[in-house]
Amino acid sequence: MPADASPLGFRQRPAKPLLEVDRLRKTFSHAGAAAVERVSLALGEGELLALLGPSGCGKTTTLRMIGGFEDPDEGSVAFEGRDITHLPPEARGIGFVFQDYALFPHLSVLDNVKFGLRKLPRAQAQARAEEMLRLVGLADLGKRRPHQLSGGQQQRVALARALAVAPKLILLDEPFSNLDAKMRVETRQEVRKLLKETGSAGILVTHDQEEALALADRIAVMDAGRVVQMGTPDEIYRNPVSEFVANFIGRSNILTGTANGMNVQTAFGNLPMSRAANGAVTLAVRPEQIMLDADPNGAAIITGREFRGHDQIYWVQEGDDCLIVISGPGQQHAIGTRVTMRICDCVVPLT
Ligand SMILES: Nc1ncnc2c1ncn2[C@@H]1O[C@H](COP(=O)(O)OP(=O)(O)OP(=O)(O)O)[C@@H](O)[C@H]1O
Repeated sequence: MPADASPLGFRQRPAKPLLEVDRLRKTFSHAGAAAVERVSLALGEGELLALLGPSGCGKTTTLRMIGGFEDPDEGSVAFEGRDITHLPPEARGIGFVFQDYALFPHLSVLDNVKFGLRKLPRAQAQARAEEMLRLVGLADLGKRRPHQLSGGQQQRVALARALAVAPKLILLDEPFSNLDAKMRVETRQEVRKLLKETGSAGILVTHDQEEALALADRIAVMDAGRVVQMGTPDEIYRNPVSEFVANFIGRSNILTGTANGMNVQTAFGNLPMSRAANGAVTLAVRPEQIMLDADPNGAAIITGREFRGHDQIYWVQEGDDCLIVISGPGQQHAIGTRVTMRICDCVVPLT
């Protein structure tokens, strides 16, 4: 871990932030608790950040305050070094793609993309809109109306329209929520490629951990109005700080133990930890960190199994602990088989 990084990742700051959000707070008058509570984050040029968390945790409200669609009670938003906290959306120079795409139904696809380019000379606007449609793979569909396109195509039109004005930052509020599972996977890779090609930074709101892991350079995990951890997908997956994060991103087994520096004594032996701790600790162990060896004298027994093709999930009981284990397709154990469990790699102490 770099010297300036905290385990929560809050001090990870791009060298020259494009966007700086400082302790934003928002309470809706008739609601009790704050919807957003002191959220701070920084975003570098061209960086993709995902705001990830369960329904109602404050992701959209945070995004709307950055975009200027909601006025914060406290805190500030700076973009390219300029305080934009109370500027209207159109004065911020930030692009926005809404959940429902918000395309104009009476305009053609091409005219939808041209909409933000009204200040350019007509020929230039036409050329730019055609270029954007080519970039999103819809060059042949410019004459159609939005209702004559699939959900994924409409999504790409919305993106082309937002990117046409070359914003340095684009805000995406659950942009894939109307797409089916296959289309989601394809479209999110296209969107990532497109943003990287145009050099636009992006903030994506999602409650889908797989989407955040696949798309973002960094993830801010939110719970009850607060950012509870920030880091790269890899850091967050490998080093969750709390039981909430460990279970929200992937699956985890939660064990207890007695820590002594970088090691911890558990019911499964003495194990290395990813960071130092002392005394009673709660630990996260990923299902793929556990190896199963068939052993007639083993202390554990397979109680459940789910075949998934590329791997399989086992539920394994040992004493009072029921652990979830993910093994490769080669390892086959029938329900009722006695096994020995081995935990590989470091376990993670939680707060
Ligand atoms: N205009 C509003 N008036 C009153 N309460 C609101 C308003 N907008 C949001 N809230 C409340 O603020 C909290 C955060 O809402 P927000 O939409 O930001 O959450 P979210 O994480 O984006 O959820 P989802 O994933 O379901 O869209 C929720 O409790 C919500 O009910």
